[in-house]
Amino acid sequence: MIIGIHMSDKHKLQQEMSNANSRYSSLIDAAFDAIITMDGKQNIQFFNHAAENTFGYSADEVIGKSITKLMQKKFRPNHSDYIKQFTDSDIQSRDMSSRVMIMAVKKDNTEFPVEITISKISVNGKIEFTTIIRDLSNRIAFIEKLQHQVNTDNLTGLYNRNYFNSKLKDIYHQYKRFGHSFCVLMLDLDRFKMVNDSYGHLIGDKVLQEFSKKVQQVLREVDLLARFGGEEFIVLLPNTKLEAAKDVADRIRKRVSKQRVLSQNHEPVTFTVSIGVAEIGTDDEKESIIKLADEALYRAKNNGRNRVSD
Ligand SMILES: Nc1nc2c(ncn2[C@@H]2O[C@H](COP(=O)(O)OP(=O)(O)OP(=O)(O)O)[C@@H](O)[C@H]2O)c(=O)[nH]1
Repeated sequence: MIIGIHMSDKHKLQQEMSNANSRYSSLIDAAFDAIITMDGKQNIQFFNHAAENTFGYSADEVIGKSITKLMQKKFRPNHSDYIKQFTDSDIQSRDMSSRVMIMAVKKDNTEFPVEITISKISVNGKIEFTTIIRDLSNRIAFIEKLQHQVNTDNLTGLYNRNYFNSKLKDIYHQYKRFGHSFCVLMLDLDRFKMVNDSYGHLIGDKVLQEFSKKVQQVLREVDLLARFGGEEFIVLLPNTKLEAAKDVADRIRKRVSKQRVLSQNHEPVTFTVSIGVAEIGTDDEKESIIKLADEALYRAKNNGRNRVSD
């Protein structure tokens, strides 16, 4: 009778262990993240389905091989030291990607950003490690897409006012530190309302797009062209003095006046731009350069449009 109870308890225990194992296996198999276990020598012992999908290796190809196979080369030399330090510490688990962006390597050698958590356990007196590796490619691509949307204008593809202001802040900072002068051009298409009224909004949009391309062609790579709003644009010219900025503005003005866009009836639509130029002055706050360029633009408009004024 006593033996009977004992046997049924043992059976129950075995059943519970088997259930726990099944639950554990199904969790690991269904996990979205790569789960890899390693022995004390950093050789892979277990590689779940997500790890196979993420890295492109089958479990058979990597079991018994070093985990460093999955790392970008520059992380390999320090890996042993890192693991030793982690092994000796009191910490049970650690986020390895809290300070630097870690890049992992797939079987086909493509590199991708990951987030890694490592934890240690003692199995039969020996240390083992479990790492959970999350592929961040989609998340980073999504963030980049959002950043792009936040910083750019849909119609022209140019940077927007928001981005311009952040760059102005940077360049103003450099000016204060190193004294490198810079200029701002404020550009406004002339009588643009007439373009819209005569040819329609779509042709107006086409003019804004063509205009943006032509201005961009005149500028250097370091210059920044942004759509400030409506038919108003702004250019940041780093390391530039007033006279040089006026030359750039005049080249833009001439280039734009030669441009044609075809109307819906295939008539050539011409357009011109007025430009105000300002250079940062010793006592200026960063916002005042925009105000100065705006005042110069106002003079260019008042003097008859299609001209540059400082
Ligand atoms: N097609 C189109 N038109 C726009 C857009 N943004 C602003 N506009 C138009 O730009 C015109 C600007 O007109 P105004 O501010 O009166 O200036 P203007 O006719 O260019 O005259 P001046 O600046 O004095 O030379 C308005 O008709 C706006 O509707 C846009 O994204 N697309």
